[in-house]
This record gives sequence, C-alpha cells and structure tokens, in this order.
Amino acid sequence: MKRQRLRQLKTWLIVLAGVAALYGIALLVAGYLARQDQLHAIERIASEAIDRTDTVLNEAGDVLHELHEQEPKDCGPEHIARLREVAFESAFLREAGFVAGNWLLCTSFGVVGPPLWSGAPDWDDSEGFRIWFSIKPLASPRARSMVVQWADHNVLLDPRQFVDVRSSELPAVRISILSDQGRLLADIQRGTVNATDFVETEHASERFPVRARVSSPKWAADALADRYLKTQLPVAGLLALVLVFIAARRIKDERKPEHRLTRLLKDGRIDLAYQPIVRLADRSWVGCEVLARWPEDDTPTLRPDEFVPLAERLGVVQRLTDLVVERSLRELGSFLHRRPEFYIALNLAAEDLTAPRILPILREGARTHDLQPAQLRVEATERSFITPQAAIEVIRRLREAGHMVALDDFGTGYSSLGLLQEVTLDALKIDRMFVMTIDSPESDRGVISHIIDMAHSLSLATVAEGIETEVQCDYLQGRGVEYGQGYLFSRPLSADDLIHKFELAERGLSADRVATCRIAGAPTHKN
Ligand SMILES: Nc1nc2c(ncn2[C@@H]2O[C@@H]3COP(=O)(O)O[C@H]4[C@@H](O)[C@H](n5cnc6c(=O)[nH]c(N)nc65)O[C@@H]4COP(=O)(O)O[C@H]3[C@H]2O)c(=O)[nH]1
Repeated sequence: MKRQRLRQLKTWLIVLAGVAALYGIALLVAGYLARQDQLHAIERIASEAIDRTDTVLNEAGDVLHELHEQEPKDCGPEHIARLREVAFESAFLREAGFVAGNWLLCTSFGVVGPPLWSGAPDWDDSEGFRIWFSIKPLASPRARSMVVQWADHNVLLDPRQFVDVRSSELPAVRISILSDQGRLLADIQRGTVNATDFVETEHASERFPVRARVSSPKWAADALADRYLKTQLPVAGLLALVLVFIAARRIKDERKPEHRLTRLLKDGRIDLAYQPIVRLADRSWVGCEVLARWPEDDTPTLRPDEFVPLAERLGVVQRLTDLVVERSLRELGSFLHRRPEFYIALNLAAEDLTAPRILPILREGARTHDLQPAQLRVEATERSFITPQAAIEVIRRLREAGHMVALDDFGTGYSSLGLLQEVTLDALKIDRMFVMTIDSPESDRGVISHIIDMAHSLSLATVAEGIETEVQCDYLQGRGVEYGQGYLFSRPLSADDLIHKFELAERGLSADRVATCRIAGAPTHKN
C-alpha cells in the first residue's frame, strides 16, 4: 500500500511538474515572442524614421534645384514671393532663403539687411549640398532649425518632423535623430522610458550625415507578452487538464489487479511461503512446497488462487515461475546444500510444460547452489496438460534429469485417469477436498480410498494435502499414505522460520510450536 501510495504520489508530482512546466513554457514562449516583437518594433521605427529623414532631405534638395532654375534671383518682390510660396506649399519647410556663398541675402520674410554670415557648414558633399544642423532662424530664434543649402538657395527644416513616425504598440519608446557626429537633432519619447535596461537599435542614412536611434526599456516587452499569454495560457490549461486526466486514468488503471500483478512481476516483488511436507510415519520434515505470496505491503493483497490464474490469463506466469525458482533458491539454497535429504517442491503452470524451458533453469539453479537435482521437485496440475504431448515430453525430460514430478490436485479435473496412464510420474498429491471427506461418514470416503488404491497400484508415492486433524492423519497413515502437509503439522512459513524451526528440532530443542517437527532420518523428539 505504501509503495502504491508512493507511486501515486510520484505520478501526481510528475503531473504537478508537468503542469508547472507547461505554464513555465507558456510564460517563456510568450516572453520570447514579446521580446522578438519589441526588437522588430524598434527596427521598424528606426527604419521609418531614417526613411522619413531621407525623404524630407531629398525633397528639400528638389526644392533647392527648382529655386535655382527660376529667375529672377534678385531678392526683388517676385523672388521673395516665390520663396514665400515654396515655404508655404511645402509641408516640410519652414523658410527658404537666397544666398551668395555663405551669406544670406533674403528669405521668404524679406531682404536681410545687412546680409547674414552663416559660418562654415557642419557637412557638405561633392554635389555642393551643405547642411547646418542647428541654426537660429531669424523669424523664430528659439526654434532651432536645420539648414540645407545647394547652389544659391537654402531651406530651413524642423528636425522634429524626422521623428514623426507611425506610433507603435510599444508602451515606452524613445526615437532620436542624431548627426553623424552624435549631436542630438530631434528626440521624441512615448511612455515612461526611465529604466536602465534597454534594447536599442540605430539606422544610418546612406546619403545624409544622420542616423536614427530607437530604444525601448526591456520591461515594455512584458506588456506585449500579455497578448500572447491570453492565448497561450488557456492552451496550457487545456494541456494540463489532459495531463491530469491521463494521470487519473493511470492511477485508476494501476489499481486494477492485472496492472498490479504485472508491475509486481516486473519489479520481482513476489514473496514466498514454504509449507513443510512431512513423513506421516514419524512426522519428520522431508521437504516443503514453495507457495507464492502477494507482498504484504501492496494492499489489498490477492490470494495465490486469484493471482496465479490471472498471471496465466495475462501470459506472464512463466515470469512468476522464474521468480519463484530464483527467490526460493536464494532463500533456501545454502540450507538445501547443507541438507541434501531435504527438497523443495515447485508449482509449475501449464505454460511451463509447453516447452522444456524450465529444464535449464532448474539445472542452473542446482549447479549454482551445488544441489542434487532430486532436491528440486516439481508439481504439475491436471490443468497443466493443455498440450498433453508437450507436457508429457517435458515431464519425461525432468525425470530423466533427476527431478521428481508429482501430480497436484489429483481428481479435481476430468482427465485424471486417462492422464495417469499416459504419463510416468513419481508422486500423486491428494487434494484437500478429498482429505476433508475423511471426517465425513464412511460412505463419503469412497473417492479418497480409490485414489489411494490407484496410486499404490501405479507405484506412486502419495502426499495428502490440507491435513488439519489427527483423525485425517491417522486415517491416511492407516491407508498407507506416506507423506502429508497441512495445518496440523505447520502452516506455510517464511524461509527464516522454516530453517529456524527445522534446526531447533534437529538440536532437540523443539518448542511447543515445533512439536510435530522431526528431522527426516533423525531420532524423533516428542514433547
Ligand atoms: N485450508 C487449508 N489449506 C491448506 C492447508 N495446508 C495447506 N493449505 C493450502 O493449500 C494450498 C496448497 O497448494 P496447492 O494445492 O499447490 O495450490 C496452490 C497452487 O496451485 C497455486 N500456487 C501457489 N503458489 C504457486 C506458484 O508459485 N506457482 C504456481 N504455478 N501456482 C502456485 O495456488 C494454490 C493455492 O495456494 P495457497 O493459497 O498457498 O494454498 C496452499 C496452502 O496454503 C490446510 O491444512 N488447510
């Protein structure tokens, strides 16, 4: 029971770990996808910002080309009006001006008097493009502007429009436009960007000396993760439910006897009990029958007449036989070696007699523990003869190898008599149901009497099972039955108890409980 509970606990712990893992994976995946989204978002924003910057600067170039083409260029009313028109029509330009070298002569607001020196440009290129990143316009000195000049005209731009890009799903982001020297030209911030941990990207213009830098605090990804969690958590929940369902089914299945038996056999956890077989004449212990037992710590326990047929039905009875042989020799091997006159009787199932598989197992067991083959006896029931010819052959070879063979539960099946004619055996075990009839009126003892006669006529040794009373014992002994087993002599014992009681009796220290135990061939001790 304890083991079963532990297994159930283990299963539930695995389920718990599985559910936690599912939720953990959902969180991790959502976090990963959100971080990817955040990276894609800042890349997109940076790309859009630099595209927009390029577009504005290219458009300024187009305007400057147009202004250069047109006449008059004399700061007269027509010229000023054209400058004003250009500034008015363009969504990007604040002001347009006419220059001679780096001297500003007039703007869309009128003639500049005296001409204004703009200083050296911050950048120029081979095509004559010049840029001043931060100039105070005459009309609005506080709104610092960017001046782009080509040939004989210049235009004023507000760099803030470079960062006027599509808003993103990011709850916090900072977009900056910088000159190639790192001077901040424009900056916009959405949400609270007050974290120390950022993800950041920069895109530079291929033509102009500007770059866009976009950064977003790492925590902003959490807001995006929520979106994924909304879909992933229900899926994880569903999978968790499936896990719990499977575990509950498994636990329920594990309670079924067939699963429990299969597991016990797989784990090699079958216990054994040994019931002494006595010589009725002096009640000495000559051997013992090996009886399989369901382990006590695996409740509810099943009786052998429940789990042995079940093992047969499940096709795992050979595993049971192997375990019984292996364990009985492990427990009693050295005892048997010290007592070559003592034997163990192993129950064989029908399947064990369909092929000679058992022979090398017994041979190996006897060899390992240095035992006589006669110390390893086998008991076959009538039911074992499902493939009679194969069973007869296996029994022949067992006997040839020195193992004595007894027919168990004789008389309880239908083929008893026919079977006895076909197969050569060493002993016949008289079933408990016939032994019980001894206590009945004389007329009911007919069958047992016939069985005993028949065994004698076939020169078979006889072992009566289930002897519980002195009356039964006396009757059987009187009828010439040589051996018996039953509660009258001893209940099935553990290996240690069997050895202990045997040795006590041998040393003449027999206590009340071993009063009926005498050692084969040794003087009898009676209390
Ligand atoms: N009422 C009563 N019962 C007594 C008395 N003396 C012995 N018994 C019981 O009678 C059964 C004798 O074993 P079985 O006829 O071979 O019958 C066995 C045997 O056919 C089968 N079995 C047990 N162990 C194995 C095994 O390892 N392999 C196979 N194939 N069958 C096994 O299970 C059957 C039942 O075994 P158990 O329950 O251990 O029951 C045992 C034993 O405990 C008594 O005085 N009174």
